Amino acid sequence: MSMRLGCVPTIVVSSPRAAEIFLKTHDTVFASRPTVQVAEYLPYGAKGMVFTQYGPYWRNVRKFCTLELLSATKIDSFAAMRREELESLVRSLKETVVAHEVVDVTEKVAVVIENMTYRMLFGRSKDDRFDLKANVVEAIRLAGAFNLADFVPLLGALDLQGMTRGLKAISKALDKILETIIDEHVQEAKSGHKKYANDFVDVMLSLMNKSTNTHDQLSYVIDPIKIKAIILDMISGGIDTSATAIDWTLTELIRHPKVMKQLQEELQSVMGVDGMLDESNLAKLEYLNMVIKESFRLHPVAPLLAPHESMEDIVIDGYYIPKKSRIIVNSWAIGRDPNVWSDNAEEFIPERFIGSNRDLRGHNFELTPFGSGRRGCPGMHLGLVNIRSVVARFVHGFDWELPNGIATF
Ligand code: HEM
Repeated sequence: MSMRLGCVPTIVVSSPRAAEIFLKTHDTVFASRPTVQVAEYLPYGAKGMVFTQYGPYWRNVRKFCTLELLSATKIDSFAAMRREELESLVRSLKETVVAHEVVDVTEKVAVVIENMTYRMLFGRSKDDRFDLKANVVEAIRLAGAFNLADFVPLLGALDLQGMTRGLKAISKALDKILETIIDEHVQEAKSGHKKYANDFVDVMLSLMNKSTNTHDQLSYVIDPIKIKAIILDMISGGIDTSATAIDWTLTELIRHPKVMKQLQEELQSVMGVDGMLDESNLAKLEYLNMVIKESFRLHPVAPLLAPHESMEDIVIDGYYIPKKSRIIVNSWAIGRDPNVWSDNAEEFIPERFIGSNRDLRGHNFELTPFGSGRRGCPGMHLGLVNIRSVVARFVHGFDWELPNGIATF
């Protein structure tokens, strides 16, 4: 479907075939991001990845993150930390169960993912001195909100929706927090009394002012602004996405007790009685992986992915698409299309993946919760490890049911 949002030609992609054309066949043409007016006022603007236009700068930052920070080896090296956080949460939940207390599971999941993310980034859990996430969430809210000025640029200077003002204030607050965190890492390293080591800030500081083999050109060496921009990308891209996906998966499981039971059986056979999770077992949990795919199919946490922008004029299937068109991939609609998933597309049936090679890693355009191609999510491995671990541990450790006899499927 094509339409015009203000001055911007916009294509909405709603079928796997079209998604493949835009995200694979012509990925090089559509791999940029639109310049949104607020990006100018976002902390560090387009110095990270998410909002940065396609080009050598973005390519180098992305390559740096993929190789130095988000590689499977690096992520897997934090397995013991994740297990410690998860076990501590399970213990505290067990206490609330014994005491018959009400507990907000959504909040607990959000906190455990937040702590795991901060420990990986900064070497310590949530710091009570400042609320980093609340500021990031507000920045994302402002950046993601519909901004008239993006479609009618003449209105930009008027800041009719107050977005510029809001973002300037948030940027200042975030910069102060990140400066403190980085300074503390520098001071600890200098003093030789480093309490924490090997977190992402350490890795980036150790590579600062050096050209690494992941950089094509010396001009792209890491510097303090890039460190802060990358940290923000990871907090904004990594925390709420994983926590929301866990919430949806647990919700569907609670609504489908037969699926929950079958998953518990698989978990007991692989994880044993104590249920302590060894992440190297995650790949063996085939039914869990089907459950997570099915949950992503119905509830993609980024239902329209992130907007792409075309970098040159192109004709596709006889349609002319001008340079600087906006591309929105409707992953939500594709995931529920009966032509793709049959008449039971609206139902939660993990078994639909038995014997199918449909995966969610961006090779099958029926299921692209992490996007695909050059702009596909660089944090997918981490996101999947987080989701699988928490769901596996929660379903193994507890029997879940809806309250007050609410009907299930
Ligand atoms: C459930 C977990 C996650 C989901 C569903 C998810 C989904 C996505 C999606 C749909 C995109 C946009 C793809 C596109 O434009 O085509 C994206 C981009 C991105 N994600 Fe994730 N993500 C998750 C976890 C993470 C994590 C854990 C991190 C980092 C720690 C992360 C960092 C990023 C970054 C930096 C981008 C921008 C990439 C670029 O523009 O080059 N994400 N993610």
